Amino acid sequence: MVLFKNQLYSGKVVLITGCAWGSIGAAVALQVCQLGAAGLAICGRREEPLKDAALRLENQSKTPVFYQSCDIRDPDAVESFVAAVVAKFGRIDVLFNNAGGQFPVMAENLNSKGFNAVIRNNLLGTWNMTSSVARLAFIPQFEKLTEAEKKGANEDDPTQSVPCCFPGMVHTGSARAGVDNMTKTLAVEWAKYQIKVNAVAPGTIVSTGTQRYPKEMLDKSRRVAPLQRLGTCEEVANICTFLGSDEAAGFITGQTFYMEARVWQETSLNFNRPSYKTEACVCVCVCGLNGPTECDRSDNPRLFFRSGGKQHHKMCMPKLFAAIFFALAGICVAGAIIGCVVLKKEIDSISRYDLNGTLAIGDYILDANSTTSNLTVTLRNNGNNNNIVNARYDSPRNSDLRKFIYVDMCFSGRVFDRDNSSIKIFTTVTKPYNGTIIQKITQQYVDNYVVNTTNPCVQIATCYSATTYFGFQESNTTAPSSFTVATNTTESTSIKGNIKNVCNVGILYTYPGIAIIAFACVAGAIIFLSFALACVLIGFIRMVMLGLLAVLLIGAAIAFAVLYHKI
Ligand SMILES: CCCCC/C=C/C(=O)SCCNC(=O)CCNC(=O)[C@H](O)C(C)(C)COP(=O)(O)OP(=O)(O)OC[C@H]1O[C@@H](n2cnc3c(N)ncnc32)[C@H](O)[C@@H]1OP(=O)(O)O
Ligand SMILES: NC(=O)C1=CN([C@@H]2O[C@H](COP(=O)(O)OP(=O)(O)OC[C@H]3O[C@@H](n4cnc5c(N)ncnc54)[C@H](OP(=O)(O)O)[C@@H]3O)[C@@H](O)[C@H]2O)C=CC1
Repeated sequence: MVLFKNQLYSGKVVLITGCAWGSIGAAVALQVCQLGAAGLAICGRREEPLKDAALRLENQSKTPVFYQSCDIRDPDAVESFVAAVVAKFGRIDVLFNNAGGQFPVMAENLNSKGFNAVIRNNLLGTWNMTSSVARLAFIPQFEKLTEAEKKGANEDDPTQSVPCCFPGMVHTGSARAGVDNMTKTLAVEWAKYQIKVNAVAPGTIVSTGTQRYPKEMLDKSRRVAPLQRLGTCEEVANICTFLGSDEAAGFITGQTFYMEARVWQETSLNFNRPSYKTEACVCVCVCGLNGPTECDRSDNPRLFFRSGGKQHHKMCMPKLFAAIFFALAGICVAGAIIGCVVLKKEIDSISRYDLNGTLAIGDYILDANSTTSNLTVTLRNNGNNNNIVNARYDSPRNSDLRKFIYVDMCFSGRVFDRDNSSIKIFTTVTKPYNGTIIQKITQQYVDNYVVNTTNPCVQIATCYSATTYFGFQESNTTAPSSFTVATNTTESTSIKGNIKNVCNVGILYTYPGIAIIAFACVAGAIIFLSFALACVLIGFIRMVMLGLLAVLLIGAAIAFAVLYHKI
């Protein structure tokens, strides 16, 4: 649709702030470029969207586009951007202060930093750009005009109120009221330089900006709009293009054009919806991790809507973390329950299997009357009146025992002097099977144990113990058999059965892996639950600080204890 005269912007250099594709700024840019602008300069905080917009604009028009990343809140950045534009195109004819934005927030939830941020963006940013462009381009260009070309100045100084309000966004309402007044004031002050200053106050416009607002807000905006619809970027661009043109709007200055006669009976924010804050939490925290810039790029309007503020983080991080900690605690509780159930099942099955349901500290594991165990003892004289004991124990029980029992298996040997019928030599030989799963134990040996007696009898016993080894129980050991060993020959004998219980069962930690996991889960549940409660009660940062303090104190206590112990 041709709305404006061809080449309306011919020869004009136009500067538009905020120009990501899909924004109002980009719509204005496209119009002025297609209307023959001699040059276009655009800026924004992020370079990528600018580059994209510049490419598209150059593809759709013949206007050269200059872009530079520049935050309008930073006066130095603005100054250097404007200087760069003047250096590039030699002049600036039209400035569209389009960059801006805010975040929806109820006044009572808005702190002064947030207010300030939006005022800086919309009011101060607008002033920074306006002032720089006026000083570096408009006024010097005016000064170069001939006297005939210069026309008189208007010294009037009208003060006006702002006829509209902005419920739910008091910061931006105030800023834009400031812009409104800035518009009028500068229109008057700078008329002497032939600078015309006008403002456009759009209603709710479908743009990249409002895409990030919650749908409910936009729906409400649509409902309260007299025309029952949202505006388009092109509609805003139309009035901007009109106002920016000397030819079309040469006699208009100091005006703010309201593009929607909104009546604020119902607002786009719902004042009775406290869940607003709660909803914010999940999203903001996600955004907060990547920072506002990431959120700007997000396709998720909610994500962006909630993005950007550290205040948000303060408000929401504890809740998010509390939720995470509660979830972790829940997982731990589930783990602990499963671990305990498995553990109990295993213990029960061991008890039943091995000890007819009774298993306690002090019980013995081996059957006293086993007739199937094989104990083979070989005594061999080494020719020096010393006997060498070789013993081998094969127990079918070994393979029967449940694999989750960690045991140390040991052999014990003691040698009696038969002549004296008293213990001449007493010794215990152990070959612990440390940490090995008993299922794999099928044999144990005592090899080449030198017995220093000429007429020995041998008592060999096996024992199992749980990981906690409670020692050899002499009193329960009965010599299964005794041998007389000829001094010069090698004898061997085999004893079946009659192996007495020789070893206490310690605390039978069956399946220690499960036990450890169950224990860790219980501990985790307690810790995470405490974290979650701490988050809710004292906030995340304070909780982390308290945690660090606790770690420091515990570390100091341990260090002190270690030092004290050493001294
Ligand atoms: C249907 C509704 C009709 C809507 C009509 C209007 C539509 C539009 O205007 S569309 C344009 C939309 N585009 C934007 O809004 C632009 C994007 N916004 C921003 O870039 C930022 O929000 C900002 C520039 C306005 C502020 O950013 P910045 O100065 O970087 O702010 P900080 O992150 O440093 O925060 C400073 C301070 O501000 C408070 N705050 C910031 N964001 C939020 C938030 N999302 N919620 C609550 N409070 C926020 C906060 O107090 C921050 O201080 P700290 O607490 O220390 O962080
Ligand atoms: N859409 C609507 O319904 C309405 C919009 N408006 C105003 O109209 C203008 C354009 O709106 P719209 O196109 O929807 O918004 P968008 O958010 O889509 O675009 C805003 C543009 O401004 C840039 N910008 C924002 N802050 C700064 C800054 N501090 N310095 C430099 N550039 C900045 C952004 O780029 P970057 O993020 O890369 O900096 C972006 O390109 C805004 O000022 C908006 O507040 C007013 C009323 C209604």
